[in-house]
Formats: sequence, structure tokens, C-alpha cells
Amino acid sequence: MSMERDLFITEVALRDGSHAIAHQFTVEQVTRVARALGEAHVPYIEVSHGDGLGGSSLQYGLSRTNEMELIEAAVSVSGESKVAVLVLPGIGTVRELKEAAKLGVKMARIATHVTEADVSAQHIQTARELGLETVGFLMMAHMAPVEKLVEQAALMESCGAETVYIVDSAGALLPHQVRERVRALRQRLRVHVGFHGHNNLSLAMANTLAAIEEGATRIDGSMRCLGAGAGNTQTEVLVAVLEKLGIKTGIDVYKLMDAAEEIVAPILAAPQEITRDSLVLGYAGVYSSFLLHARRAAQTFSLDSRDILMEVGRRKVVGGQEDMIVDIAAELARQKTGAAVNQEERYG
Ligand SMILES: CC[C@H](O)CC(=O)C(=O)O
Ligand SMILES: [Mn+2]
Repeated sequence: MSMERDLFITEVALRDGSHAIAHQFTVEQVTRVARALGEAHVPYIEVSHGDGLGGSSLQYGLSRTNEMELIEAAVSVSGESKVAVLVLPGIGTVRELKEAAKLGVKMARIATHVTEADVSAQHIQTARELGLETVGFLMMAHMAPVEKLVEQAALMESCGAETVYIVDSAGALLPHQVRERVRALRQRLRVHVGFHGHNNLSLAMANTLAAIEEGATRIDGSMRCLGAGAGNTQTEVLVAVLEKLGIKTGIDVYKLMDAAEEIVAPILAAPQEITRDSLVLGYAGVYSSFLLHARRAAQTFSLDSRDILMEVGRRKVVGGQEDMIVDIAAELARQKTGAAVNQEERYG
């Protein structure tokens, strides 16, 4: 069945949501979610470790289930919806990309830090050769000035990307900043522009609407905000809002609401909300996927996770440097002990 769509939504709960549940998805959960998304006619369903193909590791967190098994399960039940994978060059290899393509994946999203698009060339070219729809995904978009973002997006386009996403990984962008970024990309690029938001400052929906008003036609969301940090733009809410605006997504909003409520909500240990530490991600401009790492480090070193995240933001730590979170926590703990000893020596 062909759907009339003004824009194309990618549901990322089965990939971005992996961060929120420490990469513990089971085949059964993925099967149920992917089947429901297929029945609701969601065009793209992203499945992989939270950090993309090959992400399962001590550095990023070990997956409970091999992601290829999860991808295979999603492909087998998703009907006309297409399964997408995320790949971060340096973490995911061309070999894994080929394996995913063999399993029936139809879209590859090649993700780099916003200033490092040059490392995406080989993966973008391979994805095109494999016949996959190919997306460039510029993460931590708040960390670069607009001109730099445009330059990097143009580089991805020249490598063969058919869409370039502005990725607000930290949920730190404000609506006017999203607007100016989408506008600048639309002026310079010939390919589609996408937007991926995080809700740490409660702006994911506002930012997504700003992006759409400026002409972004590839949009991400996660049901029940099942994504890193405070999660992404809530897909079932977004689809309802777009329907009220007269923007066609081709998605059955009622079926999506049911999937969110009956299948996704039970996966979460607690409903996604903006907690004090997820708020700090947006406030300090920190990668949303760092949240659970910071919470664990806070527990180990008896610290406030906000202090760790603020320092991570100050030092501009980026994806791939997760080990720095523990280093920073250890340093803060040493400073705290040192300060307590000084206090003790001074005042007894
Ligand atoms: C670590 C990959 C990351 O989760 C990709 C993404 O969704 C983002 O940067 O927001
Ligand atoms: Mn994300």
C-alpha cells in the first residue's frame, strides 16, 4: 500500500532507546515493537545498539542480545516499513554494514561528530553501493557554528548522502537555533534535511516543529520518549500534532498510540521524564547517551551526577570518550576528599 506523506518519520526507540535501558532489548520486545510499527505504517524503524552497529562493548555497554538477531527479528515482522541502522565509523565497520544489508536493512545512517564528517566517506559510499538509502547524521550539532555545520553537511552530500540530519544529541538547541541551522542547510544542500531532537530542555517538540517549518522532511521520534537522556520527540504525540497541522505522515495515529501504551511503556522501568540530571544534559550541552554512565560513576564515587555532567560539559567531552566520565568522577572525588581533609586539618 503506498501512503501519501509530506514528511518521513524514523522511529528510533529500538536504537536510541537502547541507551535508556542499558542495551537490554530482547528479541521478543523488538519483534513486538517492530510489528506494531509496521502495522501503523511508520516508514522507517531504526534498530541497533544505542551507539550503532558494533557498539556492544565495555566502553559503550554490552548488549544483552546480538544486534544482528534484533535486526533480523525486526525485518521479519515490519511489513512495508523499512528497517534502518545507525553506524558510527570507528565503532561500526563496513563488514557489519554489509551483514545488516544482507539481513534486509534498507537504510543506513552514518553518524559522526558535527565537525568530523570526513570520516564518513567510506561508510557512505559503501552504503550507496549496497543500494541502501543513505543518511548523514551530524551529531552534537550545538557544538559547531552554523557555517561549520553547513560545510560538514555539504561534505556528506558530496560523499553520496541522500539526506543530512541535524542531530541535537544533547537536547541543547533552542528553537531559533534549530531554525537557523535548518534554513542554512536548505539553502546550501540539494538533498533532504532531517532533524533528530532530545527532550532534555523540554524542547524536542518545539524544535522539531521549527525544523519542519523551515523545510526539514526527515524527522525522528521515539514512542514514549524511549531514547537517551529525557528521550526524543515523542512519536505518537508528534504524529497527532502533525495531523492537526494538516501535515501528512501516512501513519495510523491510533495504532501508534496503542503501540506506545501497550508495548513500549512496559519496557521502561519508569516513565521517561526530565529528571534533574537529564535536564543538566541539555543545560550543559552533554551527549544524552552519557546519562546512565554518569549515574553509575556518581554511585561508585558517591557524587552528584549533575556535578559530573557539568564538568563533562565544561571539558567538551564527545561521543567515544565515555571513559572520561569515570576519570572526571575520580578526579572530583579526589578533590572532595582533599577538601574534607583540609577542612579537618584546619578546624579539627
Ligand atoms: C552515540 C550515538 C548517539 O546516540 C546517536 C544519537 O542518537 C544522537 O547523537 O542523538
Ligand atoms: Mn539521539
